[in-house]
Amino acid sequence: MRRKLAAGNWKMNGTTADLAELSAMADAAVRGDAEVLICPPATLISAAKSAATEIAIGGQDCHAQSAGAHTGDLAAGMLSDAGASHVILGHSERRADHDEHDDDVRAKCRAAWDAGLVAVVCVGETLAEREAQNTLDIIGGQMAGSIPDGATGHNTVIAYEPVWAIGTGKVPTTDQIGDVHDFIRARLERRFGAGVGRSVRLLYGGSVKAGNAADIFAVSNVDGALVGGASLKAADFVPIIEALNASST
Ligand SMILES: O=C[C@H](O)COP(=O)(O)O
Repeated sequence: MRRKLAAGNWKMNGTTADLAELSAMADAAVRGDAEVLICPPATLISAAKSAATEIAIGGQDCHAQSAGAHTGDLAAGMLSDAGASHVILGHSERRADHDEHDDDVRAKCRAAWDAGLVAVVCVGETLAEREAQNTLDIIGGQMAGSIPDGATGHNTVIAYEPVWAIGTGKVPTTDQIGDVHDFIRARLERRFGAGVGRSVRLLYGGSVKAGNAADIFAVSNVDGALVGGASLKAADFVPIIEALNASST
């Protein structure tokens, strides 16, 4: 049985004042079975963990090496030391803004595991790739390239985030989400075996809101969501947590 996961990615948003939002999110986490994860900017990880111990806290990226002369970068062990238990890797914004490729993501994933972090590995197609009917090839390639051998349900979560759905208000149909999630599950089972393949949680991300969350959570092989904009405010994120809790029963 996979535990549902409501994950929020604050991206480059938030200062200490915004930690006040965590209190109601923590209350919602305690009310249900779903795990709640917030990935704030790294500057807030330590304070966020202290502010809401009921919520898991994560980073948004890490370096592939454990230390060294890499100005501005953060090692996975530093995120862990600050209170993080998870780290998002391979987000399409990192792939686009920082020219990250699958081999970079794979190396970061190993670094995250070495530091004891759960890697939340993002995959997703662009609109052009979907329109060219290449979605499953793209997802399969990203999975093969970004996820190292050794993935388990304990150390890895996969987030399917169609690039064209991020921050746009456009959401794939539930059939489209289901097709991709079923494909990801099948690929995991083929590569890692049925037991491991069935244990890895699969999140959908891209314009998840209170109004569409329940429909998305009813889709086959959707174990939760990776939420951007709607995770910044408790008023927006708590209903998503509650929709996920309702779907767990
Ligand atoms: O990591 C989160 C995703 O990029 C989704 O962002 P969004 O919910 O603002 O569309």
